[in-house]
Amino acid sequence: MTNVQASNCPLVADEARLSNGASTTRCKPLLLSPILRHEDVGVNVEQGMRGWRSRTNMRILVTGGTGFIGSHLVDKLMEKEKNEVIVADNYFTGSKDNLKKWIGHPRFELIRHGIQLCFLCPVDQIYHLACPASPIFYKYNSVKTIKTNVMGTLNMLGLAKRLRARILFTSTSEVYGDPLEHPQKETYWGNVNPIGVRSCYDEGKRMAETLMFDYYRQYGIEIRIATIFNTYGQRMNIDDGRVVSNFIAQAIRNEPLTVQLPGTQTRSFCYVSDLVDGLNQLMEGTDAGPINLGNPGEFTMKELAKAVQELINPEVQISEVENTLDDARQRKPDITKAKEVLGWEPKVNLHE
Ligand SMILES: NC(=O)c1ccc[n+]([C@@H]2O[C@H](COP(=O)([O-])OP(=O)(O)OC[C@H]3O[C@@H](n4cnc5c(N)ncnc54)[C@H](O)[C@@H]3O)[C@@H](O)[C@H]2O)c1
Ligand SMILES: O=c1ccn([C@@H]2O[C@H](COP(=O)(O)OP(=O)(O)O[C@H]3OC[C@@H](O)[C@H](O)[C@H]3O)[C@@H](O)[C@H]2O)c(=O)[nH]1
Repeated sequence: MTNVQASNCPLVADEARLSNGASTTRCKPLLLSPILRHEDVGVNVEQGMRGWRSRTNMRILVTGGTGFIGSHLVDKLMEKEKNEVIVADNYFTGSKDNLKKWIGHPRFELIRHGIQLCFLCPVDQIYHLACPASPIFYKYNSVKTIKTNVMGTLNMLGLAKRLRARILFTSTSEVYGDPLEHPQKETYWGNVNPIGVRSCYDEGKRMAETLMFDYYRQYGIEIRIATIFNTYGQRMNIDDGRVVSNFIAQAIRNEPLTVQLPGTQTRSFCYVSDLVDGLNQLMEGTDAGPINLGNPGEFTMKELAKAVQELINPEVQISEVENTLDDARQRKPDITKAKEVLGWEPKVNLHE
């Protein structure tokens, strides 16, 4: 068997093509394919892989890394000199601007890629975040949202299986649906409408969780699942549609704060720096999850509107508007498991 030549090895060739924001990788079914044996293609893949594995750096893929949470996660990962970070994103709700300080950095690469399509790139860890998160954006093209959640997660799990990489999936409190248990523990299976307008997202995420656990049971892939509750902070799109950014943008523009009826529905809001710490601790820990990551402070939407009014614009009006279908009436994480298993709890409260 001949040794692998850098230019002949699909992995290395793919890697060489990556440049900042410039190229898209294509699937190379050749490598590690169960049908073709390595000898058949004259490549000593194991030796090539050993060379790659002998690096001291940790190579980390972040899907959805130009988005709100993803870009803060990239900032945190880039702080560590041993980390190389690769972001794959189709820019649907994300923006290169969120990562502009890293573009051109020798340890950073940005690739325009929709993860519902096959993706191959040598990495040690995968933070799989890609998916529009705001209801108005995930409902906009619901079929694409399902493809992103299901096919995208399958593609990322396939990559993790080939490379024996650890993979973390960002699930959501929406998997609990309109919860009949309050606060929500990880053991709660949820109350979800499987055919509703939000199903592309909540059922998509539930299917992705199923895939994660099947790959874990069947192939021994190292998985991590974070159940994220409503998160807010810098770099949310001003027109993102989620409630915190909506109210703040409305208060600044002196437009009425649009409380959707009945206004007594509750949410628990986590600041993004806390959330990103939790994701990182989950990835580096030993528990597969799912683990709730959120701030247990619970507020009605009327209370949130009043807080924004007091803090930003005491003159602004608060108006009541129609709600959308299947809006959960209450949401609050039980974070006992995160405290016990990760030693994690949020530090920033909503008023701060
Ligand atoms: N922010 C929250 O409150 C919250 C709560 C629960 C779960 N989550 C999950 O966390 C993750 C990040 O959320 P966010 O708030 O940063 O959302 P976001 O919309 O700001 O970011 C999502 C990113 O994924 C990218 N993306 C979407 N579809 C893609 C595709 N097919 N291929 C490649 N990239 C794609 C977008 O362009 C964007 O950069 C999502 O998976 C979301 O479901 C977020
Ligand atoms: O202008 C608005 C927007 C929203 N709302 C209300 O605020 C609450 C929160 O709505 P958001 O759109 O911010 O978020 P949701 O809780 O519906 O979904 C969120 O939760 C979990 C994550 O996975 C999703 O990514 C995230 O969007 C809802 O009860 C909604 O009715 C308003 O009262 N006014």
